[in-house]
Amino acid sequence: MVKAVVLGAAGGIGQPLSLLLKASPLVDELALYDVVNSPGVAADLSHISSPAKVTGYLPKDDGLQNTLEGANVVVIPAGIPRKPGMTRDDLFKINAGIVRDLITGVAKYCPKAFILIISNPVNSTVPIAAEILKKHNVFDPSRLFGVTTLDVVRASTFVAEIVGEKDSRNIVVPVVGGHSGDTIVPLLSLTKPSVSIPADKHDGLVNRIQYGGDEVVKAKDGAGSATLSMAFAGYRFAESVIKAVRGEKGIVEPSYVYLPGVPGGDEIAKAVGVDFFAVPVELGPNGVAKATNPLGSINEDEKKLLEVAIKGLKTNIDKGVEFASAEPAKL
Ligand SMILES: NC(=O)c1ccc[n+]([C@@H]2O[C@H](COP(=O)([O-])OP(=O)(O)OC[C@H]3O[C@@H](n4cnc5c(N)ncnc54)[C@H](O)[C@@H]3O)[C@@H](O)[C@H]2O)c1
Ligand SMILES: O=C(O)C[C@H](O)C(=O)O
Repeated sequence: MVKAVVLGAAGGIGQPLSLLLKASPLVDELALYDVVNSPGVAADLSHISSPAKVTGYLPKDDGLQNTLEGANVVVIPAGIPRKPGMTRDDLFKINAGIVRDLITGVAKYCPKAFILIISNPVNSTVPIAAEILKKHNVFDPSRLFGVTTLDVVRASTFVAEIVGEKDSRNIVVPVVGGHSGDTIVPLLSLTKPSVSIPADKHDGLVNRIQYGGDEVVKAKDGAGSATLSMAFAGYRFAESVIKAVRGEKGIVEPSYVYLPGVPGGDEIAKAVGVDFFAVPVELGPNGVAKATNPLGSINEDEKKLLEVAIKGLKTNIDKGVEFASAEPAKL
């Protein structure tokens, strides 16, 4: 029995992500929560002929509690998106409090659920979530994930375009670090199968992977950021978590996790000098089965990218931790 929840379900990501979850035969129950329109989205989806029973809640009448009770997987795309000229860090002011309050609900009503955080700035919202869960004595690092799948999806797509591979799913590029600009570190030298990127295209490709989000923000021209590609990526990650819980072996997805608390993560945390960091993670029935370390064989260019990323990450992580330590949750 799998109960999946989407918090922020009426939004640009929330709606298509809820559609994909409703269409999945792996989901038995789907609960949608938002401050607006979630009952409408739920009514619409409920006409689809697939197994999941769909419900939609608003904050009134204990909506968050009713949404979260019994949940196994909670996906969180709640919060405001960027407009042109903004960084993801500019979203902190509003989204930090939203994530804090929603995670407080998770801590109270479904503390064992797998938590998938999409809300930006992911580099800071995941540390906020960890701190709130710690405050409630329910933090299990193997169950808290910052969703960085879109960076990996973009890397596959952009590399495939350059090397002329028709199906970008055949190209796997490890992307490590965080989820914003130069904290995103694509390890092109470790692409599988190995690819040869023409020298004159290399730096542009790295930049496009790091700033792919800005490309969409600019194209949408004030109407938000990536939603459909994010719903695809968020669903891919949620599906992988659910498949691993159901016993499927060998599933590896990148994710931004609390390294010192997950198997295999301590050594990587020591090497990079930050506690929250995205690496390819092997998933199992209890979440992270093993964090894998791709950093041993990276080239000099990638080492330089990594140095820059770690600097930015430190600031973003500290900001999140400080916020969560200072602010009482509102529930
Ligand atoms: N991790 C990633 O790779 C990635 C990719 C794309 C977007 N994002 C982020 O995802 C977030 C959502 O983006 P979007 O385009 O869907 O935005 P959106 O504005 O279209 O949707 C956000 C939804 O959150 C809801 N919401 C606001 N406060 C809430 C609360 N307290 N409880 C429940 N719901 C609440 C809003 O009502 C809205 O429906 C943004 O922060 C964006 O930056 C992350
Ligand atoms: O760019 C954004 O603000 C949204 C998201 O993080 C993305 O990478 O598309």
